[in-house]
Amino acid sequence: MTDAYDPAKEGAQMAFDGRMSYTDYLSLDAILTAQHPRSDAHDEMLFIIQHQTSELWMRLALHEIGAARDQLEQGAARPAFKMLTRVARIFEQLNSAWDVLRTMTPSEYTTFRDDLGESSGFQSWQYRLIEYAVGNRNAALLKPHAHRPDLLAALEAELAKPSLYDVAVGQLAKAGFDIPEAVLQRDLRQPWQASPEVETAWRGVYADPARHWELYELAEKLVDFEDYFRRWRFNHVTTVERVIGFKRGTGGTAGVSYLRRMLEVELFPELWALRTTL
Ligand code: HEM
Ligand SMILES: N[C@@H](CC(=O)c1ccccc1NC=O)C(=O)O
Repeated sequence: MTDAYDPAKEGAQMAFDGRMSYTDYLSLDAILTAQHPRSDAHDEMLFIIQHQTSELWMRLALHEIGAARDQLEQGAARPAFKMLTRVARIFEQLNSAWDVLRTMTPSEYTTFRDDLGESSGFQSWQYRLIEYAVGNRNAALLKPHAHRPDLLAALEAELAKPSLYDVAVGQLAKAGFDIPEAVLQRDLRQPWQASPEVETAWRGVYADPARHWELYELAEKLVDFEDYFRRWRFNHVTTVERVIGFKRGTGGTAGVSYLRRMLEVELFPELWALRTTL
């Protein structure tokens, strides 16, 4: 019989008195003691961890989207592209995560749904920040955060900044495409209004990719991101229908029908529209 392998013999650190350990560096004491089920239902742990991990990935997505926007604004397109690729991969990860939640049946969810009270993903401020940061702006959706002035301030601050799409369209203008002042000086709190001139400009990019390679790549990064984001919305609404049918949501919306309306949102409408006319 061979002896059990001892990594200490290869120099693996085994004593952590006073030194930073894995648990310290990752603040695991905070993260792994933050699951507080309100019921005895077995599946509530799945529900909590599914949401907490989603929020962690959203935290990273916000970090990347914010940095990508800054880089793009400064003309550093390549670093921005790398970050946007990562954001799309994060959404791919979030899309796969639905497979875990889908193992929960309606019978299992009803054992603890009442314990959720009026809490709902509708109140996810990070989700709303992502929507606002990329360009889906609707100030009415600030309301569920009115009870948390700190979060409301973060969301208001985001609405005051140009969105990722505003910055992208700004790049079109910088490259010499004719973008109306009304678009460049728009009220940033308002939803984006599809503009024929912006569509014409993007069409110009797609008509001659070699000449406008960076803008062409930017456009495809944005479309790629929206593609994954749409899949997230679709996975969500399908999971919701599978688990609660057409019941009203705990957040007070009609539920599936509200989420279906959200499937119609287009983040970058001109980029989709040009495909028909190219
Ligand atoms: C069984 C699982 C789930 C059910 C039954 C469910 C149900 C719902 C419903 C009915 C809504 C509409 C708002 C309301 O009235 O409550 C909603 C919104 C939302 N949910 Fe979920 N959800 C589930 C899982 C998740 C997960 C895993 C996430 C990930 C964080 C999530 C994030 C959101 C977000 C961000 C919204 C707001 C969407 C928007 O305003 O466009 N949900 N959910
Ligand atoms: N809106 C859901 C509840 C819900 O899904 C939820 C509740 C608390 C924390 C996160 C949630 N997830 C997504 O909306 C429902 O109506 O059953």
